[in-house]
Amino acid sequence: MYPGTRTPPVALTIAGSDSGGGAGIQADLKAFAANGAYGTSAITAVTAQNTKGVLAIDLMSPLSLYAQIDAVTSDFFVRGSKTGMLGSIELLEIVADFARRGTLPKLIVDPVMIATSGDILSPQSIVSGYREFLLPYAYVVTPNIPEAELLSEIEITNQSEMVRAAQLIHRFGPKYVYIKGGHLEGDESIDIFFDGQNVSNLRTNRIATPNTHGTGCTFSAALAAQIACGQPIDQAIRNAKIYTTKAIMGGSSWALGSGAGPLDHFLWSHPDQF
Ligand SMILES: Nc1ncnc2c1ncn2[C@@H]1O[C@H](COP(=O)(O)OP(=O)(O)OP(=O)(O)O)[C@@H](O)[C@H]1O
Ligand SMILES: Cc1ncc(COP(=O)(O)O)c(N)n1
Repeated sequence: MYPGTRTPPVALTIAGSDSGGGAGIQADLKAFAANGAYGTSAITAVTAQNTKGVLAIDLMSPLSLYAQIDAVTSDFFVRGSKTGMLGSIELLEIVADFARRGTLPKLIVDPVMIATSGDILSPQSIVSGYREFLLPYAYVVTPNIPEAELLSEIEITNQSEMVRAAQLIHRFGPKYVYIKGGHLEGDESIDIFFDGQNVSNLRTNRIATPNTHGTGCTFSAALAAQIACGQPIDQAIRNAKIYTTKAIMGGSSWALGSGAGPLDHFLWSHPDQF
């Protein structure tokens, strides 16, 4: 948690709005705050969404996205940044342009393509855009299993295939690859971290709950905030994984909406641990 007396570090999220508040910009800003960073945002798309699915998507114009990122980065000292839903190759290229110019430090790329509900958030053609334009400037790329399959072009059914995919994705240029294992089956939820040489895994017991809407957004935002706060990468990934697990646990018995509910971002269910 941020100690409170000094100016907080600034984090920026470039992502879509989720009207249900569980994923996207809304999850990111909550995770930033809970992890001690002052949150700023650039909105790529406005989605009409709830716990059951995505009902409508309205993409922002490239000019609007450019102006939002420019407004934030020309005034604030951004210490950590992340991307979520980008929605189109045109919007991805705007972000890549800022990244290429070094304006998005320690950029976490969460290559959001399909929502938990199965709804498509970015066309599949965006995969080549990630590979070619954005991953070369990523500090960490954080795909889930289906996204890692698309980026690596291999099928992933177990941990050794996760490692192989991480190695293949690393070739596109990110400094680190973190594959989230929430979509694999088993008693544990195991993520893989590849630093270009060594592989480590981060494991927690799998929490039995339907409320997993926004887990990936929450993890990548927590990671961006941890990095903005100055944590070295090894500590930042551990803190983000622990925070996300607590947030899933906290929201596991909540009944917000009738579908996949959101997480307990401020750990209200664990007052003693926060
Ligand atoms: N049921 C669960 N119990 C414990 N940890 C989980 C569970 N589901 C996901 N996680 C963890 O949450 C993080 C996000 O993983 P996940 O694979 O769900 O990402 P994602 O698919 O991008 O999320 P999203 O639901 O936002 O699309 C990872 O650290 C993963 O291990
Ligand atoms: C705007 C936006 N961004 C990201 C997600 C992914 O989150 P999830 O896979 O949990 O639905 C989403 N549903 N909506």
